[in-house]
Amino acid sequence: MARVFRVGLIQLMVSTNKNDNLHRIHKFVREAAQQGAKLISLPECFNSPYGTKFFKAYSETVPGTTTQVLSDIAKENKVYLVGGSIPEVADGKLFNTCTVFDPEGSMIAKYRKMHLFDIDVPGKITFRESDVLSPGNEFATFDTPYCKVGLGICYDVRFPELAQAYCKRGCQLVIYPGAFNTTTGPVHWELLQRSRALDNQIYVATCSPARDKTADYITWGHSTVVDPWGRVMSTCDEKEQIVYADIDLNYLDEVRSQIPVTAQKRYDIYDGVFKSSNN
Ligand SMILES: O=C(O)CCC(=O)C(=O)O
Repeated sequence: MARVFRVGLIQLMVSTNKNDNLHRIHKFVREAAQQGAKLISLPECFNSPYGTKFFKAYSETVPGTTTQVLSDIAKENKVYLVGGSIPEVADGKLFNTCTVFDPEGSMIAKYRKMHLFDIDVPGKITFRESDVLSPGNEFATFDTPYCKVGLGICYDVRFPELAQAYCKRGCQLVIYPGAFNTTTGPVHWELLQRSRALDNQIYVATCSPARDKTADYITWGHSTVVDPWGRVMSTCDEKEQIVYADIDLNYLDEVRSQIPVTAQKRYDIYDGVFKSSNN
């Protein structure tokens, strides 16, 4: 089993034109594959603008048109493709959904955002995904020949328990397609990724849309990969580009043997508190 492999994060400039977005990811995935990336991620909401007023109009079923394109692109380029997220319609509800395809083009995972982005920072940003979206209720992981991968979407990175659950299930990498903003992004985006990576001694990768200053929601950008020591391996600014990093599972093992917190956890003590609804 290969112990070192390259990931590529496509920080796409998402437009209001779905076909154009789908066309452009094709070009970027091909470029990333040519640069040796074996696992490639797209951003949250890569085929629609990010905003509650857009989700219904851009929503699709899974499987559907967009997932067929993802499958074809994964197969053509022989890569694992994490399809960022799209607004999914199912049973009369809308979800923020990530699908993953293997190098044969088969869908091997589907994750619906579990923690919806509802915040109110007076004078800065108020956002309520729950006005239109329903939350998912299931973890999603997938296996590759390199490592096991867990999935979260954007706001999910604020919840340590999700990454911890993936770590406990054997994931060595957690990928969060995400679209932070210029209010929370500057202080929280990198700090949260480094925290999740360090807490669990895993690799963490985030993939954002590029910043469109004319959009209703201005994204932070800065797609990033953090290593199990909590160090930023690779990052970027807000412009459209691809971020690469070489994930090394030997290094992950080294960090875990040097500071064995993952083996030292006292679930025998914490579990009672987390199971109880009281503090
Ligand atoms: O948590 C944040 O500050 C941003 C989250 C977000 O943009 C999202 O969940 O889409």
